[in-house]
Amino acid sequence: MPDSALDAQATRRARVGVMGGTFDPIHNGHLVAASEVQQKFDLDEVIFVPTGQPWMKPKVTDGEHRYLMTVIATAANPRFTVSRVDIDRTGPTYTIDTLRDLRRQRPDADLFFISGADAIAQILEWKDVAELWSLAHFVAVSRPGHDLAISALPEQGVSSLEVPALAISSTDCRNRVSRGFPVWYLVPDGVVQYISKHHLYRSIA
Ligand SMILES: Nc1ncnc2c1ncn2[C@@H]1O[C@H](COP(=O)(O)OP(=O)(O)OP(=O)(O)O)[C@@H](O)[C@H]1O
Ligand SMILES: O=C(O)c1ccc[n+]([C@@H]2O[C@H](COP(=O)([O-])O)[C@@H](O)[C@H]2O)c1
Repeated sequence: MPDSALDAQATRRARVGVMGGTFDPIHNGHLVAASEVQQKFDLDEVIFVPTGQPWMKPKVTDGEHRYLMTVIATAANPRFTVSRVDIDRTGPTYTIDTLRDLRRQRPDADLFFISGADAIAQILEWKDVAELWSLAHFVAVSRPGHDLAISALPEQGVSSLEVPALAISSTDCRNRVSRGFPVWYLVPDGVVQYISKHHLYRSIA
């Protein structure tokens, strides 16, 4: 390799994706979205960050279960990792805190926060939204049933990306389990087995 190419490699800042979610449970829609953004934005790593207490969702499964399902689902991909920053912080989970914590841990990285069309539509209601744009670049991915509208958001701070359409939601997965329907191929195999082993979602609607 020529010296100039080696220099460029040495000075390139790490590019790190952040995929925040409740992951109750993690499903293949999350994984495909993260994989597409990783490839299109040339990310070195995508950190999955299960929420602690998501303030916009009334009742969620214990964080340790959601964390472990996320670890199982991402284990095979060498570029995917999982962070406990939100699970371990007390109080409601805000992305401003997630990004501040990750910035402290990765001061030399550029962060790309990955968000589905439904989540990005609500972003103006998020805590300290004005400061969010300075901590990460936001990537809004398409999601069946949701308009990917980013026109009201700062042009520099947000990109949009069409990803293969997977009409899967965690709500639908939970409902299927509670009614005795399979979730094979909607979630990774290990997550199907984890749900069964720990009797998750048996009685919730
Ligand atoms: N099928 C999908 N395609 C693209 N993005 C998705 C998909 N499902 C979820 N996302 C995005 O992944 C992130 C985390 O989603 P979350 O964990 O809330 O899953 P969910 O399926 O929306 O859950 P629930 O049905 O419980 O609301 C959000 O930004 C969401 O928009
Ligand atoms: O910061 C906020 O106020 C805020 C409000 C709602 C959602 N979020 C984040 O958006 C991501 C997706 O959230 P959810 O609830 O759709 O799983 C997750 O990382 C949340 O912490 C963040």
